[in-house]
Amino acid sequence: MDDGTSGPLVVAVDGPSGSGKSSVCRQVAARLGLAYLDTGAMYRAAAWWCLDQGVDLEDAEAVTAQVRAMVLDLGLDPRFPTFAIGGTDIATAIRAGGISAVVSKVATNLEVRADLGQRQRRVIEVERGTEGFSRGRGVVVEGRDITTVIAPDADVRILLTASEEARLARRSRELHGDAGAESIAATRDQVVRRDRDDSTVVDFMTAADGVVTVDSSELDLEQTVEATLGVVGRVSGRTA
Ligand SMILES: Nc1ncnc2c1ncn2[C@@H]1O[C@H](COP(=O)(O)OP(=O)(O)O)[C@@H](O)[C@H]1O
Ligand SMILES: Nc1ccn([C@H]2C[C@H](O)[C@@H](COP(=O)(O)OP(=O)(O)O)O2)c(=O)n1
Repeated sequence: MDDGTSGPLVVAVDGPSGSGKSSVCRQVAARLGLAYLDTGAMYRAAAWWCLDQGVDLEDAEAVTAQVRAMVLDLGLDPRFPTFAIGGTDIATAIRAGGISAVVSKVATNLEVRADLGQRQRRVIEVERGTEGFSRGRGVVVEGRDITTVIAPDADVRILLTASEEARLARRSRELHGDAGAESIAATRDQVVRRDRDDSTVVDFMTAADGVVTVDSSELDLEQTVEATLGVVGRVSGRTA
């Protein structure tokens, strides 16, 4: 356990779609002065890049080769995270519904996971300040397999959960502006089907040993940020 007084902190957060990972982790990173890495955005970038290059997402070998060749630039400021491929800003494009609908095809490709996982570990090493890197700021990393596969040795490991009902309502409001029956039905593929597909390669519904669960079902965004900061403080001693 980190004594919280010095040294770059690594915070790992996993959870299903709509549990609040991105919005909560950005706030937590900003308040603690840490870098922020959204690994889901990396999978989205990989899907976008393959489609942009005309690769058939059903062709696993072609997808793997294309992703290995992807030159992805990440900006880790939690107030203004950036994603670019070959100088093109893709931050907005990777959030499009068309990418959400197909990203699991890329994220369930184990060779792609190995490649992106290596890039994620590299970012964590740099921000942790290990291997001679002196500019370590510490980092909050969020995704599906960060607490278990990518950074099981993180100082703080959190599973951010929420009931399916709460997650569907949030995503529905985000995408359609309301959480009526029709909008919820239209959101189901983005949340329930995608989580089911993604769960075939990683478990992000149950907390592994040593991982602290934060259930945001009954909390608003600010309360969830506070609860998450509370866990970071208790486990690492680091406070905002
Ligand atoms: N605790 C919360 N209460 C209410 N809304 C939330 C909460 N956490 C996140 N949201 C909202 O729900 C939506 C999905 O959150 P997001 O951070 O994208 O989740 P994830 O990254 O886990 O998919 C966003 O519009 C976000 O503002
Ligand atoms: N570490 C990770 C992060 C995301 N993924 C997958 C799971 C999702 O379908 C996609 C996109 O993730 P993202 O976090 O952007 O998903 P949300 O739309 O926020 O629910 O990538 C993964 O398999 N492993």
